[in-house]
Amino acid sequence: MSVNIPVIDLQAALSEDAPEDLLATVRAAIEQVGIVQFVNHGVPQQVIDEFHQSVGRVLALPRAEKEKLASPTGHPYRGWRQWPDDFGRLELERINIGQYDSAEDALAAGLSPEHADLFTHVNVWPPSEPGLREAAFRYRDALFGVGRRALALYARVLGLPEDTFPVGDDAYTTFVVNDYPTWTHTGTDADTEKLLLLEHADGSAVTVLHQEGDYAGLQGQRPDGSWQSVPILPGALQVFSGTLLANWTEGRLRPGRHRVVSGGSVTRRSSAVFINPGLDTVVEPLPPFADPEDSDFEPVSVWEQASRNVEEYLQVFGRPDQVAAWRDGRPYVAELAQ
Ligand SMILES: O=C(O)CCC(=O)C(=O)O
Ligand SMILES: [Fe+2]
Repeated sequence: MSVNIPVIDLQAALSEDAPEDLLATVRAAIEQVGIVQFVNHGVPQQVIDEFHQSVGRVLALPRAEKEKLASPTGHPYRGWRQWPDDFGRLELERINIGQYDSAEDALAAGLSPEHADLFTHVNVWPPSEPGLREAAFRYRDALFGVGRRALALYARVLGLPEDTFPVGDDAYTTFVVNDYPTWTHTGTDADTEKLLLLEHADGSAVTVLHQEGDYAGLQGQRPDGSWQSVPILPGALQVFSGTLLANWTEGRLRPGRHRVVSGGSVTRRSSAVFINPGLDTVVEPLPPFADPEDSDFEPVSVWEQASRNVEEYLQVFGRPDQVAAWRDGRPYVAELAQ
């Protein structure tokens, strides 16, 4: 069977009389590619649109205004940030939103003081867009619900109880908006071959993504290594399996490897909610999948992964002035070439 990234009606697939061939299509996709597009997923279009319109107004602000939305402590996963390439050309602009606005909010939500410390790096909300916070959290929560239903479906297509993958109300989530610029610089023969986001698999259990724009810049990798574009279907949500899901299933479910290529003269936006089990969880192969004699998977502590990710990111990608800003706990705004 040729493997594709299928478009699946989530409600139909979760219904009691879901056709076997629909379930088989999901099973093939998650075993071989790790990416599924869902329609009829239950998230009202209005929730999606209100969030995108609001965040779109923020991204359209003058750069001098957006600079004020950089993380006050230089945290790479909070607030507004631009990513230049090695030549100072803008590749990606991001708005990162933490699960809680502050350590106080995290404590109030029941996190331990140690875990709440992650949120001493506060969220930054633009004063000119007072509705963004509520629209963003409503949208994030709706996408989280889709991620949980996708996990229930994945368990079902494997013949297992729907609560097999333990992502509960204590889940740890992160949330990002990616805005990709046009890419019309000379020097590459094909603009569309400029990679704006390098090939990777997410470190989550699952990631729920939404893409806006006119070109299919997102690509998923097939088992033979080739790349397939993920077409933009208005209103659809994409679910990527992450490395934690691969670990839980002892590799039976493949993490969805993906990347983003430029559309040349067209901008593109995506938003992603990364879903992990609770910070107390240690992820290791679950009994239905585990091979205790010979496991290829080391246990992963969600807390260690979450608390190390800034250092690990900066070690690989950090620019010297960015690392310095983080060490000093002050905002970082990347220099762009003129
Ligand atoms: O922009 C996209 O479609 C993908 C974004 C992504 O892979 C990520 O933020 O991890
Ligand atoms: Fe990703």
